[in-house]
Amino acid sequence: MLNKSIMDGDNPDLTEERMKGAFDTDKMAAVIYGSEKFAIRRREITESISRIPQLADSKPFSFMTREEKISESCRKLSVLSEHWNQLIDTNNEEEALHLYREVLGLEGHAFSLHETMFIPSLVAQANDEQQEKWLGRAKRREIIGCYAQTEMGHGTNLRALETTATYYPSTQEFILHTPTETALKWWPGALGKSSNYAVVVADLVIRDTHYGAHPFMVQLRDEKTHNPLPGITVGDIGPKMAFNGADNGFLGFNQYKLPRDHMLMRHSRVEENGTYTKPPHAKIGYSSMVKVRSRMAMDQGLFMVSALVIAVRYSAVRRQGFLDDKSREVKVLDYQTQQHRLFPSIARAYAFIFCGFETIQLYDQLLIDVKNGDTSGMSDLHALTSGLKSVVTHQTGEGIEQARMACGGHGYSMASYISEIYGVAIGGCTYEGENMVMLLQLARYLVKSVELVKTGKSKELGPMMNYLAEPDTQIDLTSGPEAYVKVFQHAARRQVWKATDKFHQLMESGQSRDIAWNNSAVELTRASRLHTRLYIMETFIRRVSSISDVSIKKVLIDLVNVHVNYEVLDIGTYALEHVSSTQLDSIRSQLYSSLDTLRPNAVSLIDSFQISDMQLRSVLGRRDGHVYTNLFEWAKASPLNQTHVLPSVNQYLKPMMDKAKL
Ligand SMILES: CC/C=C\C/C=C\C/C=C\C/C=C\C/C=C\C/C=C/C(=O)SCCNC(=O)CCNC(=O)[C@H](O)C(C)(C)COP(=O)(O)OP(=O)(O)OC[C@H]1O[C@@H](n2cnc3c(N)ncnc32)[C@H](O)[C@@H]1OP(=O)(O)O
Ligand SMILES: Cc1cc2nc3c(=O)[nH]c(=O)nc-3n(C[C@H](O)[C@H](O)[C@H](O)COP(=O)(O)OP(=O)(O)OC[C@H]3O[C@@H](n4cnc5c(N)ncnc54)[C@H](O)[C@@H]3O)c2cc1C
Repeated sequence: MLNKSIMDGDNPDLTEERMKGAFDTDKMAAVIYGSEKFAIRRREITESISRIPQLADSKPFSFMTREEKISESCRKLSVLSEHWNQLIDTNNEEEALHLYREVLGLEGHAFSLHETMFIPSLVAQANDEQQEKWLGRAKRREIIGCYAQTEMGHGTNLRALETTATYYPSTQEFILHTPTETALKWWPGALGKSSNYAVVVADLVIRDTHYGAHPFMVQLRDEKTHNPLPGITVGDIGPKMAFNGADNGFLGFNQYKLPRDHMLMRHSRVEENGTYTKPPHAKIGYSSMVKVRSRMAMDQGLFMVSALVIAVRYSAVRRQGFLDDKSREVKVLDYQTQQHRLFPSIARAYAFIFCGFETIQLYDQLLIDVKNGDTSGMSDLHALTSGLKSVVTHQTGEGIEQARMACGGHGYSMASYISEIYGVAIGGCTYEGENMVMLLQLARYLVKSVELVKTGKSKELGPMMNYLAEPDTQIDLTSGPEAYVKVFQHAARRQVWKATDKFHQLMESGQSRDIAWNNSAVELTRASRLHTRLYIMETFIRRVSSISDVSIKKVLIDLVNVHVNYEVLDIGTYALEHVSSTQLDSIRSQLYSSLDTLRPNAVSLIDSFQISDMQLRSVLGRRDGHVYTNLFEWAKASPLNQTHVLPSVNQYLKPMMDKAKL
């Protein structure tokens, strides 16, 4: 069987799609998840979870209040704690994240930040002694931690953080203090009610000198009672657009004493007498953010996939209107508009995940290099992940919203669950650095690169930057995907140079550096986007070229064709400098024919992600495809339907109608 999702009793329309798939979905899963070994482990973990009934949702998640969601995820975490070692290799981060996604979904939970930022901060920022003291405890989940950096008044501009950590040599203690309301930590996930420890980022002050943001390990709550410790004000910031299973929190310090060895001292140090040793790279303390940004292409790709699994499966069973055959309505997936709405996003999701694997590996390598004293790769990875997180989160938001609309009215119902996926994913445009701000970080690197070329130092260009020094050449669009890469290179190069020239000219006209930068900022962010989209395209093509299995490679080449045609058309206004409008028309025709080619494999392409019904939490997108029966059952379970007459009817509507009758 090529598509491993085929099951007796499934909706025949979906079974028909699965039979049409021209490749083995297990083999595709191995490509998506980086290795056959991990793809198998994912399935084994999912299977083991399904054998533990206490890990199932106790009722549909969409009908739960926020308090119920938080309580439900804590209940499941306590069940999980009995099974960790038998379910996963606890040292394997990807296995742990898969387990969390399966059991707890995406709405957040008490450990949301523990695995993703708290432990990584200890790994990257704590010295060996400190790791000895805390890392084991954190990994065994004896303590729950979060990452408390953002303040009510400042998130982006870390140099303006107001929370102070003042060192006193006489007591060998830091005093943590929140001097104003705006200095309250605000937003950290799992801070409000769950965590009893936090990595707190505060401005280090020694003898009136401010050394800027540094990380500190801080106990927030009593380990026995879980009550906040004296000097600590902590709580939940209230409901959010989504991600409401998480208790994002606030935190204030009132002259809170912290022993000297609680500053994380792998890279910078404060000696007993107050002597400060600066880190080998000024931004080394920002590593936890780079870590998460390096994961975001993968995680956002998976958010988009979840929405696409729902929309593509639904589109294969939803019949509406007629094409040639007037005896039976067609599957809406057969409409070109539906394919145009969904297939480019499938291509992007694959591309994001392939990029994600690269950046996760780059971060792991950087961690090793930095431990060995080599910080030279930090700027490159910071620039790459800044651009990537911005483009990927934005396009994921677009893709999920298109998936919702592709499901018509039912997409708007919580039964589809797409609005929740959207709400969680779109948070990524803001967290880990607001997108515009991060595009501007990449732009700094791009401008510097152009300056290297201009001053004859092209040899010093970082990875991925050589194209900035190359001359424009004639493009032969019939020469395959590489020709589209050339179009992107031309467009990105032109925009990067144009934005840099504007910036330079404004400075030459007398504007200060900061004002000139601000007056070039829109052009600079455009340059960053084009550069990043070029990287995504190149990575996608490179990954697909490396595949040896013929049937897998064939369908992924079809997907690459959808991608390159769609992307070039999407940047049409930039591409027009290098591609004629006649050529754009021909790219359009190729896009339509590539959508048609991909059509038979659409369901298998999204089934290959092997996202379980439990994780998907969508009534509309379930693997069995029995959409209408499932939808009706779900609606009947609504709390509003547990009684025929609501108390509010007896209390308000009925007396009102009775009165009107008099
Ligand atoms: C998490 C997902 C993983 C798996 C989970 C699975 C499912 C997911 C389900 C749900 C998600 C669950 C949980 C996660 C949810 C949310 C977590 C969110 C956490 C947070 O948001 S933490 C807070 C994040 N905050 C930020 O990102 C703040 C952004 N601001 C900054 O980073 C800095 O202030 C900024 C903008 C970089 C500026 O810094 P600064 O003012 O100090 O520098 P300059 O601009 O002057 O630049 C100077 C120089 O330094 C270079 N540089 C800056 N940063 C770095 C760096 N990190 N590395 C290397 N170099 C850096 C910069 O380029 C300049 O260089 P130049 O002078 O140009 O050479
Ligand atoms: C779901 C979620 C989870 C989060 N989790 C955590 C967490 O666990 N820990 C934590 O510490 N924080 C967390 N945060 C906070 C998050 O990191 C910040 O909100 C984020 O970094 C953006 O900062 P800000 O809110 O200060 O936005 P602002 O910087 O105030 O952004 C407002 C606007 O100003 C613009 N702007 C700001 N500066 C510039 C500039 N220099 N140039 C041009 N435009 C600019 C932005 O582009 C944006 O349009 C979380 C946030 C969310 C939404």
